[in-house]
Amino acid sequence: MARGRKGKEPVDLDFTLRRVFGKQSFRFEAVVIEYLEAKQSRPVQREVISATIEGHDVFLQAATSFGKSLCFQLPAVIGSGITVVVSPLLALMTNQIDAARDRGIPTETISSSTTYTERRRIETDLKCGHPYTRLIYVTPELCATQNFRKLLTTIHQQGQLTRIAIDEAHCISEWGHDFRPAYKELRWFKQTLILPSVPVIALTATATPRVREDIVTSLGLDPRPSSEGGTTKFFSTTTARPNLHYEVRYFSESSPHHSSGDDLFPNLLNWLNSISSRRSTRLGYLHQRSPNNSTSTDLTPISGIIYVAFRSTTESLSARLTSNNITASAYHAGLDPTTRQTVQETFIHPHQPTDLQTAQTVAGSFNIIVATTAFGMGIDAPSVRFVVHYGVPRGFEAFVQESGRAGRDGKAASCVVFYTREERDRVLYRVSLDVNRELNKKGNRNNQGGGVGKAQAEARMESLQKVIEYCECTSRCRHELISEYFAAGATGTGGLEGETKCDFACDYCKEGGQKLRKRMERGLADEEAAFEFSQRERSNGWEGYEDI
Ligand SMILES: Nc1ncnc2c1ncn2[C@@H]1O[C@H](COP(=O)(O)OP(=O)(O)OP(=O)(O)O)[C@@H](O)[C@H]1O
Repeated sequence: MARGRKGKEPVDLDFTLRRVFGKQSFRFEAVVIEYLEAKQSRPVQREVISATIEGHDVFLQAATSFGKSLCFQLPAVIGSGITVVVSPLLALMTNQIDAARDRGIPTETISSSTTYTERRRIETDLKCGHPYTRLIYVTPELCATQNFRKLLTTIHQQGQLTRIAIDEAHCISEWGHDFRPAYKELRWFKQTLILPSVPVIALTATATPRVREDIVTSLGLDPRPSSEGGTTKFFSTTTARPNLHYEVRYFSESSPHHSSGDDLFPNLLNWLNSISSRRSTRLGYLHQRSPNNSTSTDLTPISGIIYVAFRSTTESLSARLTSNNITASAYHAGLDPTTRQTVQETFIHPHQPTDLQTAQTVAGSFNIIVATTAFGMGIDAPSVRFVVHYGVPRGFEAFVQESGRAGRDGKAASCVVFYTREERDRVLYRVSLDVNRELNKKGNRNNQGGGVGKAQAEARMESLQKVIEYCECTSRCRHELISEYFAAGATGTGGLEGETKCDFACDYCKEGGQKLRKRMERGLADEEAAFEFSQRERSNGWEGYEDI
């Protein structure tokens, strides 16, 4: 039993978990390291929730789909008062708000699309002294406005501001330095909402040691571990997802032995067809064995996300898939909000055949979204069976976040990168353009102005280099490479550690290093051919990244 913030009342967390959230037990993490403390094995979700309810500042780093939202949503329904959730994207908020409301938790949001009347209604409730609202979702930009700060100060003075949750906290470091400076102002909470201090919980799946330090500093949290008298409770679990199968497929756009030339589409189509026929065979077998019985997932189309670099590619690739009888929709930030919402909804809740025979007729059918990086973070679609990066991801954190959309139901799912050295060179070029632009900004030249932009730009390039290393590595388990990235080089605020369990769940562990290396050598262009190809292509002009 956890004790409530003000006191004494023990709280039955299991009861609330079952009654409000319909879950049987808390997620157990076998290997947990609290910053700079001993390795332990324990139900980390419950511990985070207890620490939160007790009023500690908390930093939680846990794998994608671990169940981090529960760590502030469950405390929000226990006791009284308001939890402010700072979230980076409207799509992500909508998803969580719908889920919370479905569970009967009074949840609101104030955003650019909130009408004046609606906003008045919400604000009146928030500052009434005994608010009905338990969760309010907002962007960092709203938190930086005088009006909202004034509102929070009033709620705080009334003793009703229970905690602040910073979801996807890595965005503080990723975006706060350049195009979303409001992220850097979140320190206001710890500086201003004092006596008593309002507890903050920061949550992320993907933070390197540098990013962790950045988050802690930016939010004004105590960086010291509890063993040194620190007041922040740090929890980190392994970032590994054992049910995800990681694989890299190698192709060449310049070598003559590839009949498809620079068009990877036939390879993608072959790969999708092979998944589809495996599913059909399995459904046929199930139907033979027991005609009236099958699990619901067997009956749904195969859901997958294909990530591409450009908005135009989302349109062209989804059109090509559709013309090959594969259901696919494009998603990017340039679509109007209603279309984006419809595409997202249809993807998360696809049409589901009700019996096995109908399912067999659509057996192996697909429910695919072809998206830029605008789609993904926080999307909780349970049965995504694959995530394909159709081209080189532009950063390692993005790769892990995006791959993390797969297999959220805990069942096996594939995360595949379609990799060519020619595309590697294009991505390197685009990111270097961004980096140079950053370096040439006033204040960043000669490392003046603190050099924050410079450090960020360099971190972006390092992150891309890590993606390339990951893709071209034929001698290490891919789960291990991912875990290592987020654990590497632990510094001041501590590190992350976790045993990576890969049960043949990556191409290296499944095929063995020798076979994988041969496959890579057969597939990729050699460096010389790739270089010449890139030179030729570049002379025709390469485009930089457009907005996501
Ligand atoms: N104790 C639990 N038992 C069963 N399911 C759970 C439990 N906790 C959370 N879940 C479910 O796990 C899924 C993922 O949770 P959530 O969206 O909070 O993940 P997350 O850690 O925020 O992931 P990401 O960083 O990828 O957004 C949700 O469908 C949620 O309902």
